[in-house]
Amino acid sequence: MRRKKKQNPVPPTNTENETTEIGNAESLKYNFNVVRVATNNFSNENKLGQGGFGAVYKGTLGDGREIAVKRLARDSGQGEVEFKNEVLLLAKLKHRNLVRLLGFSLEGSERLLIYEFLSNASLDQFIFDPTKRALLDWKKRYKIIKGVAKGLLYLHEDSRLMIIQRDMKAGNVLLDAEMNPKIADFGMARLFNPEETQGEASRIVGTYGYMAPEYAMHGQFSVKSDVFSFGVLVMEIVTGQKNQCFQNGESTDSTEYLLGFAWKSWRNGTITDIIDPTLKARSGLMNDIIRSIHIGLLCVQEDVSDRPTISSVVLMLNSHSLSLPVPSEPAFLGNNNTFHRYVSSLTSSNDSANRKVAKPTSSQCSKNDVSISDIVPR
Ligand SMILES: Nc1ncnc2c1ncn2[C@@H]1O[C@H](COP(=O)(O)OP(=O)(O)OP(=O)(O)O)[C@@H](O)[C@H]1O
Repeated sequence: MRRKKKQNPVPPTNTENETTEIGNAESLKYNFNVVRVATNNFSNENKLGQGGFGAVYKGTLGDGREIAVKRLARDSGQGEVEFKNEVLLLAKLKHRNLVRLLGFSLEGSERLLIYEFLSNASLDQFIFDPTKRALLDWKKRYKIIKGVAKGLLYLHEDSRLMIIQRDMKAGNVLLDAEMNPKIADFGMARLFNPEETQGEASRIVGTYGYMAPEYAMHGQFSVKSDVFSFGVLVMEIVTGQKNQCFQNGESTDSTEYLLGFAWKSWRNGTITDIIDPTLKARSGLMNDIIRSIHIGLLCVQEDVSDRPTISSVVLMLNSHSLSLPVPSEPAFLGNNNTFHRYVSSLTSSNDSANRKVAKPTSSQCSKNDVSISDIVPR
């Protein structure tokens, strides 16, 4: 039960503020044993998957409510009070396109994060699956694109804090029973890298194929690096292909990645070639689909200042009468193999173990890496 706020005739001192915050954090605390029972003792049958921060389990509480429990694998190095306060901050972020953080649980060195459970799992399990992909017609995919854009808009501009997601990808878009999209894994930087300075990552943690060049190569993250990743996501939703695994069918050595192929097709007037064939049947929607590719291409432009803000993206998606600028070349294109130099630099650098960015081989796509988000006070 939530505690009532104390009525204070005089403004509270800092200490009183902190006490109230900690008191509120306590209201988000789940009894560890309750969670253990809910997840059937963290059984394999209840395991939904393994992410970079630990395993995720499905749980059912005594009253029948379903939850997803992230069992943090690593010690974040944070004290208990700090951890609770961060959870409290994140739990205050509420938007229909964000996965709701319900609370936490602590027991010795065990730290659990409790989330709302989303029955349709993650978007990657649909769009990259040859059979399940057909379940997502254009109407559903467009709803997902618009929903993710709105969720990011809330994180970037409308919430009390400015939050940079830093690992926007199909695996971090979860779907509810009605296929409404919800962004997952935002705010993890606050829990794991609290010492990090604004805009400069102390550890580059993201997912190969989605990271903007300035973030991947120089650790610079911003709302525009999230916009870049969003652009990659849009391309993947429209084509049903992974950026990092895409081959244009000509050669296994091809350095042509989805973004490059999309941009060249755009320039050559053959853009319909890249659209997922299961979407092409209803050609009446072609204008919408092409407009989405256009917006995606604007998001992945190499020059950070050319990329739109997410609020412009939301406008573009909602207003079809709005004319769109011509996109310039996307990042990682060109004949000097920037893309490969960037991947090599990540895998050969001294702290590559911390970067968790894997170079894929032709037979194996990169593993999903740790998701990390960053929060900057407004
Ligand atoms: N709230 C949730 N409801 C339902 N399923 C979830 C929920 N959160 C996570 N999952 C599922 O649990 C699995 C692991 O999720 P998690 O976010 O930890 O890892 P990931 O996205 O695979 O990797 P990363 O750590 O790089 O983000 C995924 O398959 C995801 O679909």
